[in-house]
Amino acid sequence: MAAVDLNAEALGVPRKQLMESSGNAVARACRDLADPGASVAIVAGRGNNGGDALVAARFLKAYDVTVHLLGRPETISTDIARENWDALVAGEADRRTVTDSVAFDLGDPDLVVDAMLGTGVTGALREPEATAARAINESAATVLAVDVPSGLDADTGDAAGLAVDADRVVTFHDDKPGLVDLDCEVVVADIGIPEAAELFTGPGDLLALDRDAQSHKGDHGDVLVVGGGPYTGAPALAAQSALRAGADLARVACPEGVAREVQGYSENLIVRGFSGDRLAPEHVPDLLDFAADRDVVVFGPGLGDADESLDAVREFLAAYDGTAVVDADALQVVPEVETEATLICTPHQGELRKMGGETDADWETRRDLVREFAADLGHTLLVKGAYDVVSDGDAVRVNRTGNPGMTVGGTGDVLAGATGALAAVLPPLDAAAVAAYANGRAGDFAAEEFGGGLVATDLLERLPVGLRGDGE
Ligand SMILES: NC(=O)C1=CN([C@@H]2O[C@H](COP(=O)(O)OP(=O)(O)OC[C@H]3O[C@@H](n4cnc5c(N)ncnc54)[C@H](O)[C@@H]3O)[C@@H](O)[C@H]2O)[C@@H](O)CC1
Ligand SMILES: [K+]
Repeated sequence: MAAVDLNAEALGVPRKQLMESSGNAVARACRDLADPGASVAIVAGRGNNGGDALVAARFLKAYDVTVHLLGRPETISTDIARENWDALVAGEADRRTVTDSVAFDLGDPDLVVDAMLGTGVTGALREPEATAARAINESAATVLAVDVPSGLDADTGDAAGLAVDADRVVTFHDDKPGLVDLDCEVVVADIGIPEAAELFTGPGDLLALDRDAQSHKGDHGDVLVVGGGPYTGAPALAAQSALRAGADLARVACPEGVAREVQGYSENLIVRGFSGDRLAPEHVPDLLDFAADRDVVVFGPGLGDADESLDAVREFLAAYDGTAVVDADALQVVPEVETEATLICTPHQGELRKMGGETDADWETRRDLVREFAADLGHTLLVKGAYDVVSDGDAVRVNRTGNPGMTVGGTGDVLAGATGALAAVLPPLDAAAVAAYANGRAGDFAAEEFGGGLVATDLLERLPVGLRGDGE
């Protein structure tokens, strides 16, 4: 949800507007549960869950409202919640601040609004929330919970300790897994989050990196690029891109005839040559052993389409059960190979057609075609275009960053390498969506300086900025 929120904000629907809609939904539920003139006790926490109920108070002027803020106003944790506390100064509600548990007196209200904690809860309720939850559960009042009954984990439905027993929950935007087994009424309120905030990639998608990268602390990925042969720049671009997208190690397996050339592009690469001048089936056993100790393999940059190289890709994928990004000439092999591997295919629309997929100039048509083809293939597709379309056969994301200057050769290799690095720390769909977003942003930053004259290497040092939300 945090990612969707941030994307909604980037689309011009700021969180404060979402909070206003949430608060309105809470007020509607109050009017449904209690008659005008009834006494309503709003028990508000210091986060946005509390903020929602502070908004609701402005829509309950016909009621006798008392707001219990659990903490001093200056400890309210977000601006939008604090502004809604400050907006209540003219007396719509009797405002009380509860600085310690013994001071908490719920009174005997007809209706309690539980707005202590929502999706931001961590662990068992601390004080004064725990005392307040006990008082709420012991009261004779009807209890309306905002978004999630306080104390409950929205994802799992578990409570680390005490949780509020609600008669009704009004939850926002879509139901939450942790609410499905609740034996009370759960109402999902639409709060006006634009569909676009979920469909289009945006700065919110970069939040996944903070969370996941931390959980893989010290293991940001060991990426192996298998390519080269006719071309040497492509595998070097992909490997350098993997490093710029956060991989700890980037290795290149290429024909020994070009190994020194590939190494020559950057001392940051670990280059390993195989015999001959192109990938062939005889290299596959050793490659499988080597790939087994890597996190992700990026297949294809500069590989060429010689039959023996495509046979080698076929044999490798048939035996590989790790994660691989498949790009360029290697793509045509994918539809005919049964594999246990988790693949992220990164075709442009011509390569998609060559794989047997269909495409269309209209991105909304393309969205459905790509989802269907990804489902048929059983792999994640990142179909490049003015709008990149990403799908795992179920969900679809569309990326709108990037510009026509990026048709220059090599940007696809940069994208493949970045996708490889991100696939080491994110699930395939997210890795592809974030890679498309960051690659396009890097290209947009490059176009600011070089216009249509940008070249693929310009994207490399701009990828890290493309991966940082603050890179606006
Ligand atoms: N798209 C969305 O998801 C939207 C969410 N909104 C609201 O925002 C809420 C999430 O807000 P926040 O992220 O600020 O988090 P919460 O308001 O759920 O809780 C965060 C606050 O509770 C405290 N806290 C956390 N665990 C605690 C514990 N065990 N005992 C005592 N205090 C504890 C934290 O210190 C923090 O001050 C949602 O539940 C929803 O009500 C709405 O404003 C509208 C948009
Ligand atoms: K709540």
